[in-house]
Amino acid sequence: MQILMGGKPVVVVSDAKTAKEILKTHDVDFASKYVLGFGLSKFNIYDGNSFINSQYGTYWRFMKKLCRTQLFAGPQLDLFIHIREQETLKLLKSLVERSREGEPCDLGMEISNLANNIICKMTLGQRCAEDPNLPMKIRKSIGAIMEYTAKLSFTQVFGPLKKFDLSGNGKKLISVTWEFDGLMEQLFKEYEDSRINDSGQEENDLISILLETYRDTSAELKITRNQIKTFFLEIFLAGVDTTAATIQWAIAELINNPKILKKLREEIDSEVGSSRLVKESDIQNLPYLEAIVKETLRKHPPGPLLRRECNTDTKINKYEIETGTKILVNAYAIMQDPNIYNEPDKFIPERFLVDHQEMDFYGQDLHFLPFGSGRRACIGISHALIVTNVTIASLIQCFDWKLKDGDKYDIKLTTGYSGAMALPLVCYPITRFDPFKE
Ligand code: HEM
Repeated sequence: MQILMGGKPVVVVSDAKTAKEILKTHDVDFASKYVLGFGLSKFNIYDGNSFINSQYGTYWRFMKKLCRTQLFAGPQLDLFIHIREQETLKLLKSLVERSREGEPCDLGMEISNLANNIICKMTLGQRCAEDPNLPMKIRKSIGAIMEYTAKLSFTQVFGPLKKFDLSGNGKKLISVTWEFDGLMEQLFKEYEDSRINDSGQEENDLISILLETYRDTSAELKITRNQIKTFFLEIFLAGVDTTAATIQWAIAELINNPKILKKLREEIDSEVGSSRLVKESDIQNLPYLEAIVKETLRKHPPGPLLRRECNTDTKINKYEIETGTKILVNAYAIMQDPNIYNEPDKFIPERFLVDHQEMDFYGQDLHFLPFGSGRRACIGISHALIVTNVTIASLIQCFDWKLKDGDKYDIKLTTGYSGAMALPLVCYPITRFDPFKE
């Protein structure tokens, strides 16, 4: 199918067979990104520095290798286990208190803070310990950038008048991005000063690795300060709300499906027992939890559209595809295909234990691709899965959940293409296992 977006033709792929041609067989020919710009670039002070939106070339390959071998490699993620544990305990503690006081909580907000704090501490390490308000400062700053980008994208579809920025959102976007830039420069300076003072403490956070790479005169590629700032921004944009949304949808579906919740709790109780909190090393022994996470991502993928641009003339299914052709792979439609998934609109985790056991999270089978597939697939899969699994397991192990309004969560989506929840997930936590009790 072909549609027009911003006046330009875009090919939309909604079947797994053609998706396989693009994301697997001809992966390298389609490894560039189709950028949904709507003319936003003149309001983007970091224009041309993106990793997520970069074309398939030297910069993307360099950063992808850095992500795979260092930034998001298994040993590096292992170093952050204490951060994930601390943040999970902080969330549970606040929920136990809420339960004691009989107060409801906006669970979505709590989970977003958890996802944000973890990524913030992984990226900025020591600086977060020195300034406990830093994660919230960063979240607010990035939130403002997201808000004006969304407002601007909306007004940009109105045609020629867009260049006058009548709404003023373009100017505001530039201003909030400069504020973010100032925050970044201050952090870079603190890092550089601490290097000069040499506190003797080895830094292993992600910003240190990036700044070391920036200084490394023998590196294969000289990355710039603006590329680091943009990468940092994009890690938050790509990693926080996606992870938080997956956890929220899973909890909402479990509240709406008490039999599934009960079965998961039985699995956790039988594997972990009733005297300690579930931990990361338990996850590999919780197959029903894994099936629930898969079913959540199938039904509510936070990245429903995969963007690609053809970077060489090629042929797919007998059709000639020209260089520069823009493609959207509709992962959502593929994961709703009734020929593959029986009753696709229902939440049935068992399907991943019986019919689709072989489907992994890495997009090998093109019928299940919540993290995309091929070269441009998500770089944060391992991190996202650890946080998602442990958080869902501990929320179900420690609490019963009662919605503030009604017995069932109303599964409505916001407008736009992110598949986010329209209504806040407000509920009462009722403690069943208190991990802080002596
Ligand atoms: C449940 C959580 C997440 C989901 C469902 C998700 C999903 C996705 C999807 C669908 C894509 C596009 C893949 C493609 O086009 O083939 C993507 C790309 C990306 N994701 Fe994630 N993501 C999640 C978490 C994260 C996290 C935690 C991080 C980093 C900390 C991250 C960083 C990225 C980056 C940098 C890209 C761009 C990769 C590239 O262009 O080469 N994501 N993600």
